[in-house]
Amino acid sequence: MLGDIAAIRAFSLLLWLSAPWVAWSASIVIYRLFFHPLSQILGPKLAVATLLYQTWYCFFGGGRFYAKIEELHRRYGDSRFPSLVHLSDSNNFDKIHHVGTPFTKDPAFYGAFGNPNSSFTTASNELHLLRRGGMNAFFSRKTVLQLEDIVHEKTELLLSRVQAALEAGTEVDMHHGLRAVSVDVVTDYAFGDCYDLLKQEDLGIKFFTLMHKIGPAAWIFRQWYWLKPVAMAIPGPVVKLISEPIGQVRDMQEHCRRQVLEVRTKHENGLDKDDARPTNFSALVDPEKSFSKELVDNLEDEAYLIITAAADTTGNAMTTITRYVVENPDIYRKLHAELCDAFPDRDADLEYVALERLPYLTIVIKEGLRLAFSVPGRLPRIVPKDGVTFNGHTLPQGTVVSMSSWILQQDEHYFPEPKTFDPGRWADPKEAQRFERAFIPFGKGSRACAGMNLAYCELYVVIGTMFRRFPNLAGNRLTAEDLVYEDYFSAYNPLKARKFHVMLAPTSEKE
Ligand code: HEM
Repeated sequence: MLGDIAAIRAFSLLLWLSAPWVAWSASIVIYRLFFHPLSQILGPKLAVATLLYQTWYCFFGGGRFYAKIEELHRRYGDSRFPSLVHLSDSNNFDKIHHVGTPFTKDPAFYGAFGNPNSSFTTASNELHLLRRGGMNAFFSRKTVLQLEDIVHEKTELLLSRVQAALEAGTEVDMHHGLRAVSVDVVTDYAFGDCYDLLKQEDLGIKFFTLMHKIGPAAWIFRQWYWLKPVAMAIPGPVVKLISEPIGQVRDMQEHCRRQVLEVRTKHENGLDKDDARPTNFSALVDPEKSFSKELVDNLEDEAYLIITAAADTTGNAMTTITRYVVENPDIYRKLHAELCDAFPDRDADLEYVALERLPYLTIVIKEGLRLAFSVPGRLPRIVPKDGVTFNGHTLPQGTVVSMSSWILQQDEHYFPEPKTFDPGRWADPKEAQRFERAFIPFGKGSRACAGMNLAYCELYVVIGTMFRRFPNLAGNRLTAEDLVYEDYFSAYNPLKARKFHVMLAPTSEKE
């Protein structure tokens, strides 16, 4: 009896103590539903009332918020979650994403990544300009062309495994193999210290699995932002016991720190003078090149970002293109024929500049990038001073406004039957120009992808060389569930999904 009374008292006390919090939360919900300056923009009541709606689909729902938004656009048009707005009209993208834009990156979204001082995560456009300047120089088309041999070397490593598999009647895991090309290229290109995933028996599966597993953490840090500094403050050995992926992030950050330090020490002691090939980072630490302090002092963050930004994006695009080509015999035949005409020698190194001139290869790559959705989700920006109006909806200063490649690149106004892989839709130059408004695989404007030139070089060299060399590849059978995306900024197929493999087509002669 006495125990019951104590329990009732404790419960009443808890109610009294939580009453202010409940009242505060209820008033916020009422404000968001009825009095918020964005109440003209509709959305499901729960989505408008709490950010947990977004967190549910992003984290617990397996990274599928990007697809939920598509559903909401069909019902509501522009949609709201509670002070974030997702725009449905593709024509608005260029108004936000252009050179010199006053829209800044959303610090709550980008701050959840683990590298606060990189150009990618910088919110302010002014600071970003100082950081990005040096990066532009090292990912320029000119530098990419100078370092193209790295791309050829890694392409050969993968394609020699394909050749061996065709001869042995086995298969190659291209999902991981093409991602390994991308990581090996960028680590060699940037630091001269290649991760050599292509030389591993399993093509780096462990590396990519951990990269995938770290993805969901960012969605948690966006909802409960105070958790990130707590997680980052836990000592390295302890964090590894709690979470292997967060442990891997720490290891990678530490590795990047060591790499940058090594490059600096080598440069200060004049030991990089005789290097056969200068790397990006050896140039960035050169004081004579006078890159901004804001960039040079934070190269560790930049290094980490470059590896993560390059890994699954380019790898996913190359995998998607390869899969669509082998699944479509007419497209495969036409592509192979164009490549044979242009390059009679099957085993030659196919130069990027020559590949770029091939019209059919070019539209295959365009259409593949459209359907790859390597960064499928929203790219949130903050509305600048004085607010802005989109299609009659006025968004006040400070509103977070987003759009995504998942929505734009399936906009039927530009791409009828959007789920069909149809390179021919790009054949008419006038139409192709019109499509550019809704074609945003690399973003646009001052915050567009810094690695775009390198990514295009990889896409042309890998896809061109592979389909010149092999007229007889087939893919394994994958289901829609294997191919669905989880959005952890880059797109990931579910961990349990079967991954894309290639093998000799059943009716072919051995190469
Ligand atoms: C097909 C391959 C790729 C795709 C689709 C892609 C896509 C993107 C997109 C959409 C953004 C803009 C993100 C935003 O607005 O928040 C971006 C930014 C960035 N990407 Fe890529 N990317 C690819 C390959 C690469 C590669 C190979 C590298 C590095 C070598 C790279 C480095 C970066 C960097 C540094 C940024 C930040 C730019 C900034 O904010 O100044 N990306 N990428």
